Amino acid sequence: MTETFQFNLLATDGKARRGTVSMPRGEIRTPAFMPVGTVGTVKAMYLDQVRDLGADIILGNTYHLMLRPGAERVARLGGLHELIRWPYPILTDSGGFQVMSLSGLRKLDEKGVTFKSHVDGSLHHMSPERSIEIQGLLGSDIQMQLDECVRLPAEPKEIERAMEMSFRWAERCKAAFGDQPGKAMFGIVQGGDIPSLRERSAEALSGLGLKGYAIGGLAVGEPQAVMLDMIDTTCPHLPTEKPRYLMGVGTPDDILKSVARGIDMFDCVMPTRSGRHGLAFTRHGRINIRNARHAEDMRPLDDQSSCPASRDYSRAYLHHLVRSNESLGGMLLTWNNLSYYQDLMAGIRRAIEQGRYADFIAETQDAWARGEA
Ligand SMILES: O=c1nc[nH]c2cc3[nH]c(NCCN4CCCCC4)nc3cc12
Repeated sequence: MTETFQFNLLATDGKARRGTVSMPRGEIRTPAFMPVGTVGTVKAMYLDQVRDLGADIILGNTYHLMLRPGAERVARLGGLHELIRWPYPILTDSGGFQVMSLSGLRKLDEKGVTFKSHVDGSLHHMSPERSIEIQGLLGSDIQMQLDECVRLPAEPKEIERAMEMSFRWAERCKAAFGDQPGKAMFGIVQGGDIPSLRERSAEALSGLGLKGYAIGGLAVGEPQAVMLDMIDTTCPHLPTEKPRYLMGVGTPDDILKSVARGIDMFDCVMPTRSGRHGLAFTRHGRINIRNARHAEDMRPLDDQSSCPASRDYSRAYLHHLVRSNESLGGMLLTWNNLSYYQDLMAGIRRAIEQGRYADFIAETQDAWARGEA
């Protein structure tokens, strides 16, 4: 592996890109899906299973880890990779989004965010500089700037204010991050559902010469068409030779369509969270295994899959486990879902290499629509 951070564009098919991100801790094949390991665990999975499914990188959350076990404590324990036994790349979100969605937010101003912990109610202040310091203490390989993500719908003035402050925070995070060759700090494009603000944000962040760029402020309740429009609006204003990461996205359909518009990296709790709630993602579309129709269905979720959870267990058994609220139910469905997501990404990468991505989209969506006999 390289001692630096290097994005290599290997092939394109329309706006879809096939590449690799080379880092000291490993190589990331893009387009990539990053399983979410919020508090240092991909819930209901062993990390060697996550790796075996094809994940090159996982995501951790600064907000959760700073509250528990604490950033300085993780550093004293040798850093996140050592603690959780994941030697490959880790990307950490910066905390702003989780503060807005999880904590009792007390104040947000130019200095940063002040909030009450959802764990024990303790008061915390996080500045852009402290967010980068925490991500450094965790040992994060790809660190995200602190930003303000505005929920949609929102007033244009509010979206503009948040976008402009997020840019100023990007400058401060860049200064705090300094020069760390084997690591990266990504900027986050904001601007809500307003094309002119998206363009301004992307152009300004591109001017900072960062190693990668995220598109934030989406997957916050807007229709898929709006999200896709904002991707179309933003990508032309980002450097082609840097990776693009769409935060919090998404369903398999979201991913197919976003790759077609130039996105390289994704993260979403969908496959893990919905697996724990009994939803299975398969080649044939979604299956809610809690539904009574599965109670005596002896077929597996997918007899063509290489994943034991998908190939070796009957729907009847999975139905029983989930209905009985047995841990094994969530474990097997999470295993199946992450396997499906990683197989989808592998299919996407192969189709782009072969110049047949449009056909791949059509074939995949047809299989979902057909369902199964
Ligand atoms: O603008 C953002 N900045 C920093 N982190 C983010 C994380 C995000 N996550 C999402 N959406 C998550 C959607 N997810 C879908 C499955 C169910 C739970 C919510 N948008 C985001 C925007 C941001």
